[in-house]
Amino acid sequence: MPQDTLNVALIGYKFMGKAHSQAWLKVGKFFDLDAQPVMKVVCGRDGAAVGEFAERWGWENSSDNWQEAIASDDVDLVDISTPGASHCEMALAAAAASKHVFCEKPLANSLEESKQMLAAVRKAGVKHMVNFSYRRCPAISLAKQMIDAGEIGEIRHVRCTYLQDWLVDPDFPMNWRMRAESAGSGAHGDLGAHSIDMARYLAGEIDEVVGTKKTFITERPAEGTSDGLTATAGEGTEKVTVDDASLFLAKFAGGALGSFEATRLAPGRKNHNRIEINGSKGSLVWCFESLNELEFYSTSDPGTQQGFRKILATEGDHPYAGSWWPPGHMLGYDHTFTNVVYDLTQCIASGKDCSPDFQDGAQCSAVLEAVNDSEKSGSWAKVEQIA
Ligand SMILES: NC(=O)C1=CN([C@@H]2O[C@H](COP(=O)(O)OP(=O)(O)OC[C@H]3O[C@@H](n4cnc5c(N)ncnc54)[C@H](OP(=O)(O)O)[C@@H]3O)[C@@H](O)[C@H]2O)C=CC1
Ligand SMILES: O=C1CO[C@H](CO)[C@@H](O)[C@@H]1O
Repeated sequence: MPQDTLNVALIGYKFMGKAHSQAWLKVGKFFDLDAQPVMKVVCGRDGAAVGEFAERWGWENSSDNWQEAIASDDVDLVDISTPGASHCEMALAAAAASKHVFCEKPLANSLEESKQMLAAVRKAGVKHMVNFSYRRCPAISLAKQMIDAGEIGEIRHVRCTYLQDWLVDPDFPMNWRMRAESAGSGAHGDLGAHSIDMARYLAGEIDEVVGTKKTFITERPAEGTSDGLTATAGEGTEKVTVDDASLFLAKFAGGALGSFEATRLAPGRKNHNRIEINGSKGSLVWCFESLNELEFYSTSDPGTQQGFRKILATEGDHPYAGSWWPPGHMLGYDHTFTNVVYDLTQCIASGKDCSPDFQDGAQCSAVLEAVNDSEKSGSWAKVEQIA
């Protein structure tokens, strides 16, 4: 139903909790909205910590009981910003209470759970969106427009690398991201999920994969306290139960070949989320470490002038950029989240479907799982296509 306010319940208040809170706070100031978000309630397990967070960030209420909080008549949208193991239970409860659902990536820790989530939101008839936030970097949205307009022709190669180095120190202590029961997988699902989504967005569906994963550091200091990505060491050690790195090749339904590498053990690479796409008429390259820049090579340029040109996606007619600062003024990490909740709010207010939705989330899970199947069988694995 079209409505002029959107009451939000956020679950999780650390890394993504902050990223989403700043987005909900700012979106109505920079964008013209058909419904105004109201920051109703933020939830977590630690009541005192979530209470302080609510006060600092302007949430009306806080709760250490997300089940009770999201069931309230006051809530229209449940925003899930917790580790992957909790996404399915939370999304199913939200859908059962007829709330729209916005969920962090990866949609779930398994394909089976992702499918259950998709079925639940479809049955409830609520809007659903998964936060593949990099789609909303203006340069990536621009790349999509250029590919759809035929600027690089038929796509032949998709080269994705998502490299970080925050786990290179063997003394970095455990947190939930290194446990299979909370994270599902390591770099594979955490970073690989973003690359798979960007590749699907820009180059279409993946049909078959072959790949492997590796854990280089198999034991780490136990977790003391942790806050987002950082942690202090506690007593003793704990076994790491996820991969440090994942590597796979892909065949796309449209005929392209792809390669995907994800690791948290690449010294010097901080958030090196890079994609290069080569087509019959040109190439596009983007890396998050220079997120405003899109490199474009066109075979249509005069021969003497051919070369990669750098497009700064900061002009008024570039996607999202015109709602922010005057031309040429850079956007950062936080803006992408605000761009996401802008689209989410407008879809809910107008009754349109959101994108990427839980079908996209489940399709990404299918690719991640096919890589696991391939690793077990030692051969190419077909990717299940999710209707
Ligand atoms: N789109 C993107 O670019 C990014 C996405 N992510 C994704 O966001 C999600 C969250 O990651 P991140 O914010 O980094 O994680 P953090 O560890 O920073 O925060 C997790 C939050 O969830 C809460 N929480 C954990 N378990 C539960 C539970 N069972 N019930 C209620 N609250 C719970 C924690 O609070 P408490 O301990 O009090 O319960 C904490 O506030 C993950 O799915 C991750 O993959 C992460 C980073 C970037
Ligand atoms: O985009 C991202 C940046 O890095 C984080 C830590 O590895 C990821 O969880 C996340 O999805």
